Amino acid sequence: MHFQSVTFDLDGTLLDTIADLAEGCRLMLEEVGAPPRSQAEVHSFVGKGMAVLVERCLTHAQPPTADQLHAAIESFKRHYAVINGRSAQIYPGVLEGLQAWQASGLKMGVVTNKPGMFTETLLDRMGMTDYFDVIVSGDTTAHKKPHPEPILHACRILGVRPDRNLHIGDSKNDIHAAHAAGCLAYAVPYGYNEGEPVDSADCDALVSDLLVAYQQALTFKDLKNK
Ligand SMILES: O=C(O)COP(=O)(O)O
Repeated sequence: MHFQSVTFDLDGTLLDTIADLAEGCRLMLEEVGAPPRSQAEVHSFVGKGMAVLVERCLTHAQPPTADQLHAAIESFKRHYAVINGRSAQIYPGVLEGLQAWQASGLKMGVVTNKPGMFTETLLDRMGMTDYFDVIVSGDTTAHKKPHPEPILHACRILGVRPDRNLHIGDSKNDIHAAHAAGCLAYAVPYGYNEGEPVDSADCDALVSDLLVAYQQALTFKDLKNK
């Protein structure tokens, strides 16, 4: 196979975490005395990390002040640390896909905008940590996706050239980060995309699940290097 490694987005690609995120937001908003948000609203707010999620929850006519935002982030962290993983579900095809990638000898990583304090606990609680050779969280590098730095950091740790890494995610944050890093990008249609669904024109392949992604990657031919 052309690829030597594959990196995965976490929320919305490997795991359906929306119920826990929405519950963390609900408890945070209640604690700081702000109006509630529906799960559908929280769904559209996920993608650029915890601070942006909290800020979007608090923003109505005006954004929160720096002090309000700080207090809300601290509240979210406290509540979500308890809830994280409680209702999370592994999407269909994920375990089958991970097993197929693993059996073919590829290195595997997670590149997520979720803070590290939540990523590792979540993967542990879901029994998935051992699949991955590297985990890059939203606070591992200075920049988050859609900046290429987190994916490039994963490639460096894996010892793989970016053009031999395939990144798979659910949003334009993933696709833009992957392409800016020089990787190929496949997208799944089922996750969280900030209200901007990805289509096949945005990415190198739109795949219904991670097992289909594996099958698609087997057929990939790098025409540039022929
Ligand atoms: O924390 C987020 O906003 C999204 O995390 P993700 O990069 O795993 O989708």
